[in-house]
Amino acid sequence: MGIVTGLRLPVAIDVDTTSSGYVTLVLFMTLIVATSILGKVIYELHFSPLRQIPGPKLAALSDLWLLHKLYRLEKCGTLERCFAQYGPIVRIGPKKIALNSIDTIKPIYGVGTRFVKSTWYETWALSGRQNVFTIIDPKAHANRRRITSQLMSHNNLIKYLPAVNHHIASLVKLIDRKKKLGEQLDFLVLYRYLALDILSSATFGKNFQLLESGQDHPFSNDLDACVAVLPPRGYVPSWMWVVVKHFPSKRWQFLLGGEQRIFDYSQNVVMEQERAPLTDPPTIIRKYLDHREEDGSALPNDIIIGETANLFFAGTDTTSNSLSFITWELASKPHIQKRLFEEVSHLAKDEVPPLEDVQGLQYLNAVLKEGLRKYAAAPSHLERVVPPGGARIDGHYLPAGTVVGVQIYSMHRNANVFVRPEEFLPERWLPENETEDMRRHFMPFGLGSRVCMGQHVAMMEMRLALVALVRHYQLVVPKGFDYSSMEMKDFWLVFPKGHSLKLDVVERSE
Ligand code: HEM
Repeated sequence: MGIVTGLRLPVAIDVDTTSSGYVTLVLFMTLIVATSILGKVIYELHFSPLRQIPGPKLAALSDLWLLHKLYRLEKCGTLERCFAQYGPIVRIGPKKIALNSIDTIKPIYGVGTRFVKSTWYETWALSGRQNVFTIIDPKAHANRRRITSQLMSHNNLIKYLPAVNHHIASLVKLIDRKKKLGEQLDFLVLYRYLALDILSSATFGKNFQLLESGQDHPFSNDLDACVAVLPPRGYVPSWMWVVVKHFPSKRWQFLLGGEQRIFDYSQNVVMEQERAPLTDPPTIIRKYLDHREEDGSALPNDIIIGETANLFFAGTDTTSNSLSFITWELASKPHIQKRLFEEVSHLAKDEVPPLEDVQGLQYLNAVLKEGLRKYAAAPSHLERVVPPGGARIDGHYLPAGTVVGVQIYSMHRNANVFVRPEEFLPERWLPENETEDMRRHFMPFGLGSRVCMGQHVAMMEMRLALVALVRHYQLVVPKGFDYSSMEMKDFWLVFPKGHSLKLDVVERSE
């Protein structure tokens, strides 16, 4: 067997390129890979500081376990089953822990906590421009949050109420039009139009007119593209993403391009707004443009673009999917719909009622809360990182850098707090039934210093839309409806398995 000097490596090593030489090389490489895998298995299961924490063995070995559940659109349900099997603290990755214990909320999410968001959030930053949702550093976040919170305050929001009312009236007109034409009503689509028309008018000063035209806008397709790409990008190991992102499929490459198209569109609007006359109320972009930091400097345009795009990411499907699931519950449970109608029947039918008149409606609020409990739009384990020095959580020591998260989905399904948690029972939220424990476990908008900034917008939109809908129509589940299509799936946000909600409506007579 001759030794052939083949490939010349920087260090002078003679490589045997005969077939038996290749076999030896392959065996050698296999041995190295097998030894590393074995080493990893032994380390994660027997030596890792997290080895005592129960959970699926595969999860302890690789983040691919969690990724697989995400791709099967059943991460929340899987973690819920893990809690039932292993208890309130479960290891869901080599360095990841999911929690289902109310006592862990305050130390992890409470105001002033040292647990910061995980780097997963950064992947939501539009083309790398970090925004109030994605910024990790607490000081930088507090500064950015201050700017956006002025825009999202109740006093500022009511200035946009006439526009919201206009869009809700357009929703009713579109339903009437479609009904006359005998077209199917897909409430998932209709509510998405509503959310986008409201956001586009308030943010860009450009009504996308989806409800007027009954048609999609390229921006909404690009939002879909981002929602398909960004959450997994945060879970896939970076080396794998480099490969995945070059996958040669036209559809995939189109989805990847959504981020840049949203950036370009928003950039044009920012440039237009710089020159446009001031409106009353000013657009949200204009408010960002006019903002001055303490040192007198303006926000760079790309930061403004990132912030406004984030409002669309955070405020579109969250609100429209929540409304869809609630509408589904009303349609499929006529006794709940009837009780809600009785509460709102005194309100004028042909005009959207003043906000004050709907805010205090007890049954409406109970329906909304129950919808947000059962179908919390972002019900995931909200990832935070254990600070330097480590932390003791639920009796376990967790080293610095461990990623921990309380799963909202499971908090909302605690059977000791919410009796028959899988049932939609608005009555549980009526003042005579609601308990302090329920309030503590109810967290559809997140918690603490990172709590949702759009909750007042979302509540305003959902209240007014539901009142208008129930006031005008009786919602009916069509014959032959596939009930399984409404099974809840999750991919960071929740949505119905069938990706649609096609209902009939019967116009109310007076
Ligand atoms: C039913 C509707 C909504 C639900 C259930 C919801 C839920 C949430 C949740 C759970 C978080 C916290 C995420 C975390 O801590 O990891 C969050 C954050 C946020 N949401 Fe919402 N959201 C809704 C609507 C909206 C709307 C309409 C907007 C704006 C137009 C909005 C803007 C934001 C922003 C800016 C943050 C980041 C806050 C921060 O990190 O400081 N959301 N939302």
